[in-house]
Amino acid sequence: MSALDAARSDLRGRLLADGVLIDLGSPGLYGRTGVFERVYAAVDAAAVRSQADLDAEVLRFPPVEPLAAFERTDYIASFPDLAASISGFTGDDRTHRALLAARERGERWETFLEPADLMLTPAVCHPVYGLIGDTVPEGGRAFDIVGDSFRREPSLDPMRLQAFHMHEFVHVGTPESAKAHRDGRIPGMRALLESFGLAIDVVPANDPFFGRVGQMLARNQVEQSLKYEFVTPVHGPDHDATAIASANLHEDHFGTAFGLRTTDGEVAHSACLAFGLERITIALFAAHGTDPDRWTSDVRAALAL
Ligand SMILES: Nc1ncnc2c1ncn2[C@@H]1O[C@H](COP(=O)(O)OP(=O)(O)OP(=O)(O)O)[C@@H](O)[C@H]1O
Ligand SMILES: [Zn+2]
Repeated sequence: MSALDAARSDLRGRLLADGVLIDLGSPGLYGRTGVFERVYAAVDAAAVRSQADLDAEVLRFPPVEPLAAFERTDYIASFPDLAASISGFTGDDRTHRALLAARERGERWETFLEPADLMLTPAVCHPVYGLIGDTVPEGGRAFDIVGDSFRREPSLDPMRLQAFHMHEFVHVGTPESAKAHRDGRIPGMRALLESFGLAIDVVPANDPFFGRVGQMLARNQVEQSLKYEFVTPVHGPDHDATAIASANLHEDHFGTAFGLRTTDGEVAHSACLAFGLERITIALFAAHGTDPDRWTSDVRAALAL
């Protein structure tokens, strides 16, 4: 086992042993206990307070999205390995009997299910772009969106979950207003995370685009400084720090895909600030221990705990 894997396994072991998380028997899927929820709720509330001046429109969506909406984001072109779809049983009695016989033989029975035209939502802002209409008003629109994200990346690193939540503050507007949303809020996000007693670096980053073409997209994203991550050394100073939040400029990606225009007829641009709620919560347990009552008064005050 590499030193990094040992550090991951050590943190996971501590969170399970101290009753913060519950192992559900599949990598990256956990039950959560009261102490986890207490910190998680405090993190989310602090994130919301920090963006209150945005006066963002609050929207909430289910954890699944219609296939047609998913298609427009082009997610499957860039992240086929992370995507996941819902299937359901549509067969008759005979097919059901065949399914049960396969199950009896210890074979996979999910192959008897059919795609249900539903995808698990990988990024919580996806459903919003289809709801905006053709034209974004002067000044743009801001949205406050929190919800479930699913990414098929099983791991024993407790920072890498398959089902998690991000709280996003999205802006859709002109190229200038989208960039201002992203850049203008980075210092405040950093200060908030530092007020939690976490060591934070803000670094240019790329998404994990799939395949050879993906490597080019990733390079382009870094070179053009489209994505910044707020990273913290959760597994110790010897290992790469982990992203607990991000600030992304999508430029015209969603504007083009969803046909969004500004009042002057240009393609709208968008930007997202994303707080990774489980990751921030777990980074707090890693940095300060698993008993929040023993955290310093500064940290508890910043979280209103
Ligand atoms: N596997 C995971 N487990 C737990 N948290 C995660 C995982 N993947 C991402 N996150 C958290 O969600 C945050 C946002 O994810 P990411 O930067 O990929 O945003 P995004 O949704 O792709 O961005 P955008 O909405 O701008 O397209 C990350 O900074 C991280 O904190
Ligand atoms: Zn987003």
